[in-house]
Amino acid sequence: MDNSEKPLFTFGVIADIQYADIDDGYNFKRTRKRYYRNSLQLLHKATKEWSAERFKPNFILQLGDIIDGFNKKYEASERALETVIKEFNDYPAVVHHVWGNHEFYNFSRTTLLSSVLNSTANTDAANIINTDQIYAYHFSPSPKFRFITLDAYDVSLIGREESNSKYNQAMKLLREHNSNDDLNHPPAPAGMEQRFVKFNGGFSQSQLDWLEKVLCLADERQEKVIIISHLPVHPESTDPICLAWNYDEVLSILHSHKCVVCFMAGHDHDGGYHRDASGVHHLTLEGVIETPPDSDAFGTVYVYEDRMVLKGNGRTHNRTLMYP
Ligand SMILES: Nc1ccn([C@@H]2O[C@H](COP(=O)(O)OP(=O)(O)OC[C@H](O)CO)[C@@H](O)[C@H]2O)c(=O)n1
Repeated sequence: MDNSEKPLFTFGVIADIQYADIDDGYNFKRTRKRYYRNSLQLLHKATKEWSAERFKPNFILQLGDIIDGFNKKYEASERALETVIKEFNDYPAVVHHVWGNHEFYNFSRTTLLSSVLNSTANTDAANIINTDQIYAYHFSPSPKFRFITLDAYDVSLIGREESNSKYNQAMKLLREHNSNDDLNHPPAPAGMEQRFVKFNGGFSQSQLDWLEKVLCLADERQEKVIIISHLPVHPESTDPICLAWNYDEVLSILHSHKCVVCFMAGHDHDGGYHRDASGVHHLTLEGVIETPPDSDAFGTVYVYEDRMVLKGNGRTHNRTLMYP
C-alpha cells in the first residue's frame, strides 16, 4: 500500500492480547485455538514494527483484554500485567488502554482505576467523566481530531460490585433476556439476543449523556471523532454475541453527530468491519490471542485531512476509511 504521503499523525491499534504464561488452549466452544504465551511475541512484533515505521505512531490504542482471565486462577494477574506493560514500554509512546471483560476477571474496578491500565493521566482533568468510577475520557492528539474512550462494562455483572446499583440494573436486564442458570450461556443460538450474556455489558445513561455532550462540543469545533470501546456497537461489524447490550442507544447518538468518523472495538477475535448508512466506519480488530504464531494482528493508522488509512498486519487487513 502507498503510505508515502506524510500524514497529520499516526497511531497504533491492537486488541485482545490476553497474555498468560500457560500452554495453548481453546475458546469455550473449542472452535478456535488460543496462543496464550505467544500473544506476547506478537505484541513484541507489533512494537518492533511501530518502531520501524517511517511515520512512527504518536500513541497506541490497546482495545482491551490485555491479559487473560486464567491469570487470576494462577494468582499471576499482577505478574502477567507487568510482563505485557514492559513489552509496551519498549515502544516510546503513550498507550491508551480500554477495559474489557478479562480486565475485570483479573482486577476490581477500584484496582484498575489506580493501575497502569488507567490512562486518564494522558488527558486534561476536564476531559474525564469522573462519575461513579466510570472509565471514560477524551483527548485531542492533533487539532481537529478527538478520540473518546468508552467504558462498555459500566453496567455489568463483572465490572461492578454487587453493592452498586448498576450491578442490579445489569442483573435485571440479563434476567429479562436470559433464563439460563449460567448467564455466560447465550439465551438464543443465533441473532441479536445472544448478546445478553454475563461476559458483555453496557453503557449507563450518565455515560451516554456525557458522550452526547462531548460530541456536541466536537461538532461545534468541527472536529473528527474516533470512539474506542472493548465492545462493538454495530451488528454488521461483529458476531452479535459480542455486541454491547445497549448498542442501539450508542448508535443513535453517533448518528446524530456529524463529527463521528469511526468506532473501533475488540472482543470479537475474528474481527469485522462495516461502514454504516451514516458513513461511520465500524472496525472490530482481530484478537491477538487467536492469531497463530506465524501471523499477526495489529495495525498502524495514518490520519490525513480526508481519510484514515489502516495499514494492517497478518489477519488485520489494509483499509482506507474515507470520512463521511
Ligand atoms: N458460550 C459461552 C462462552 C463463554 N463462556 C465463559 O465466559 C467467559 C468469557 O468467555 P471468553 O471466550 O473467555 O471471552 P473472550 O472475551 O475471550 O471472548 C469473547 C467471545 O467469546 C468471543 O466470541 C469464560 O469464563 C468462558 O468460559 C461461557 O460460559 N459460555
